[in-house]
Amino acid sequence: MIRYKRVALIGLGLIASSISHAIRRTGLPVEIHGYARSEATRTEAARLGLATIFETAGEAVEGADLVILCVPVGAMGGVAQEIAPHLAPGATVSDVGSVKRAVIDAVQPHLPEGVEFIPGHPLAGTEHSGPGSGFATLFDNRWCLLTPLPESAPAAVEALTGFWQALGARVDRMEPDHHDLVLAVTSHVPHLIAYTMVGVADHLRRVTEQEVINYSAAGFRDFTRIAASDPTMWRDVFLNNREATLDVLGRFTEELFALQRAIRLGDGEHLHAYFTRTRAIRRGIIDAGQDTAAPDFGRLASAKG
Ligand SMILES: NC(=O)c1ccc[n+]([C@@H]2O[C@H](COP(=O)([O-])OP(=O)(O)OC[C@H]3O[C@@H](n4cnc5c(N)ncnc54)[C@H](O)[C@@H]3O)[C@@H](O)[C@H]2O)c1
Ligand SMILES: O=C(O)C(=O)C[C@]1(C(=O)O)C=C[C@@H](O)C=C1
Repeated sequence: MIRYKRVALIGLGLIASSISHAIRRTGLPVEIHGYARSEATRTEAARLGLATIFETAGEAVEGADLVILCVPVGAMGGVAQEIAPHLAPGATVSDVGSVKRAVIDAVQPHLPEGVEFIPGHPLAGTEHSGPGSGFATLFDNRWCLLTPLPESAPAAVEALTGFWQALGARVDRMEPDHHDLVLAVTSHVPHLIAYTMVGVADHLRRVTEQEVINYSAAGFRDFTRIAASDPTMWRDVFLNNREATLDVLGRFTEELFALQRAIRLGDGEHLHAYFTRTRAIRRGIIDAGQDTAAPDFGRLASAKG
C-alpha cells in the first residue's frame, strides 16, 4: 500500500526510473517529481514521462511526503544539503544506496528536525544505467533492506515498508554496519572479482589475440556483464564501504592462496573437499527458495567471526 501522495526522486537513473515505472504500475494516483544533475538526463527523463521534472533538487522535493535519493553513494551528502531547506515538515527521506553507514553519516547531519530519515537498499539492479534503463518489474520478489535509525518513528518505517511492498519487493530490516558487511560478501567483493577477472582476460587477450573474446565460456560472460556496471557507482561503493570490503577481500585472498597451493602441490583432496562445500552452499540457497536475489543473512552473520 502506498500512503504517499507525492514522491520526489533525486537522480534519475536505473533505480529511480524503475521506481517510477513500478509506482505507475500500481495504478495509484501518486504524483512523481524528479530531478537529475545533468540537463541531458532531465530531458531524457521528461521525454520518457518518468516524472514532472524540475530544474533544481530543492524545487523537486517541495511538498513531497517521500523523497528518495537515487544518486551514487558519494553524491548523497551534497544532495541532502541541497534539499534540506525545501523539505516539507513530516516528510520521509530515504535512499537506495548500495552502502548504508557512509550514507547515514553523510546525509543525517543535513536534515532538519521533524523529517524522518529511513535509509534503504533494494537488492535489485542490472549492469545498465540512465533513465532509459529502468523497468517496472525490477523489484518484483527482490529484497529491499531498510536500515532505520534508533529514533525512526515506527509509523514512518511501516509506511516505507508498504511502499516497497507495493512495488513488488520483500522488505527486511537490518542494522547499517551489518548491512555493509553482508553486502561486501554478496555484492561488493564479487563485483571486484569480476572487474579483476575481466581485466586479466584483457591483458591475456594481447597474448591470445581474439580467442578470449571469441570463445568466452558462460562463466566469463557472466563476469563481463557484471564488469560492465557503472564505474561511478562502483567507485563510490568501494570508497564508502572500505572496512568491510577490505576485511572480506583479506579472507578471499587467504582462500585463494590456499587453493593456489593445492593446485601447485597436486592436492586433489583439498580441491574436491572445497568444491563440495561450495556446491552445498549453492544448493542450500536454492532449497531455501533464495536463488533469485536473497542472500542467506543468517549464514553470513555466523560466518563473520
Ligand atoms: N545499479 C544497480 O544495480 C543498483 C542496485 C541497487 C542500488 N543501487 C544504488 O542506487 C543508486 C543509483 O544507482 P543507479 O544504478 O540508478 O545509477 P545511474 O547511474 O543509472 O543513475 C544515477 C543518477 O544520479 C544522477 N546524479 C549523479 N550525481 C548527482 C548529483 N550530485 N545530483 C543529482 N543527480 C546526480 C545521474 O545524473 C543519474 O541520473 C546508487 O547509490 C547505487 O549504489 C544501484
Ligand atoms: O544484477 C546486477 O547486475 C547487480 O549487480 C545488482 C546488485 C547485486 O550485486 O546484486 C548490485 C548492486 C546493488 O547494490 C544491488 C544489486
